[in-house]
Amino acid sequence: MSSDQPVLEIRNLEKYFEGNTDIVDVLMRREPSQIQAVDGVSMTLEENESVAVIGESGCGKSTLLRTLIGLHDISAGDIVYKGTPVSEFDKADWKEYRRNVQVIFQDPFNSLNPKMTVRESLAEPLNIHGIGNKEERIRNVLEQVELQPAEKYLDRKPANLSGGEKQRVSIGRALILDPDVVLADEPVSMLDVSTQAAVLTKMKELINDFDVSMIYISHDLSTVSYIAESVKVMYLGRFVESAQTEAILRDPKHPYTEALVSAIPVPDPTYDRERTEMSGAPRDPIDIGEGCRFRDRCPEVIPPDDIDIDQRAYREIMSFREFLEREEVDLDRIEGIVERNERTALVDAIEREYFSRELTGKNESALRAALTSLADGNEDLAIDRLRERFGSVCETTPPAVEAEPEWRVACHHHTNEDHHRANDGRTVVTEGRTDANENAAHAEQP
Ligand SMILES: Nc1ncnc2c1ncn2[C@@H]1O[C@H](COP(=O)(O)OP(=O)(O)OP(=O)(O)O)[C@@H](O)[C@H]1O
Repeated sequence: MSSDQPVLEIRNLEKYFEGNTDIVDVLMRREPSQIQAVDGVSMTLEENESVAVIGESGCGKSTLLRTLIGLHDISAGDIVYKGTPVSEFDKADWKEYRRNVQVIFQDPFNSLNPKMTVRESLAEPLNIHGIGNKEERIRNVLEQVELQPAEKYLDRKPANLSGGEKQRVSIGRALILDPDVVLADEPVSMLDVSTQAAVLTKMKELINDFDVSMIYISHDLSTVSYIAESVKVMYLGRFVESAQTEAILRDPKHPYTEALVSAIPVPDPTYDRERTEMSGAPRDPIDIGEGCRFRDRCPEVIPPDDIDIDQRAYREIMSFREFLEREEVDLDRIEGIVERNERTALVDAIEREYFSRELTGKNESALRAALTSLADGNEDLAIDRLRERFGSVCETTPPAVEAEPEWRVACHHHTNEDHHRANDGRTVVTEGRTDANENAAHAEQP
């Protein structure tokens, strides 16, 4: 391996699962839906670098990790270890890779075999890889994870260790083979808060001492400053922002990152921080289509330039159109509750059912025209009418967050300039289409 080569490179990685197929799908010969768990993720991990991947439950973090260690087949893209793509690995390469890429799992209560003593747990990876000098290595690693004196712990089983001690044994187990890379999957989320900081600080110290690179996976942005120099924020299978840790915590750019940062508890109860609210929960990563993944929860979704509309009202319209596109508007039920059997009453009922914000002028008449088409049974025309007036640039694919270590934001709010200065003078790179109107026009194309 040449010294300028990253230890690990993830290139446009995709991991899709096949969704459930029901009998109707089979009869209609519909293709099974695809769960886009990881959808075009790229990053590089340099020697001795620590990168955090942060996101809510379901964003694809564990799938990314499981794909990295070969537990899932790759759907597309590749993982390159010290210059060799894993797609070209033979059996011996996999064994070598598994020795050098170690995982620390979330749950120290389950990741250690309850029947094995600490000595046996630490000896197991050495046995698998035929490495000698076991007792000395085991004692050294116990000292390094601060389980001292070693005699006190060597013959204990997990039941006789605290949560923090168990996780220290798991960390020791990962490090005892002198790996190049450690993948840490929520390593402290099951420990009590008082133990978390100590374990993370120790982990950081160890990865420096052992010259290890690390991908630290967590839902908790508040823990990353202990451990990672840079952060990638993941949402529905994609990275949406990527930057240095202290920069992203101080001045997040993507509305999703802003919401995560504003949710970090502040120790001072008198400090009233402005909160960025996200609505709802992430959707399932199925048939997501083009466009920003966060658009249905984003508090800053971008309306066309020429319309004046309240943000919440605008989002209701976007969501309604997406319901229509996914055939999730139950018109039969609404027809059932309409008292008078006439079109205007049905349009009123749909509006009452799906819209809480009042519209005025052309916005109101465009919505009513679309709902009238829907009441007439012409769903496609309703969708077209909504799209024509209310189509958003956020429905086109935002710029990709790529592998390079600069500050990158996948958001159309950051596409107006190719490069601009962050508050601290760093360069923020926001590549992609640069003209919001051009994007809006593009959004309206069939
Ligand atoms: N084996 C599988 N088969 C089908 N779908 C899956 C499978 N594994 C994960 N998924 C789906 O892929 C998406 C990403 O899941 P994943 O577990 O990777 O997210 P996560 O961010 O790690 O969440 P958590 O922190 O809750 O584990 C989810 O929608 C999940 O339901």
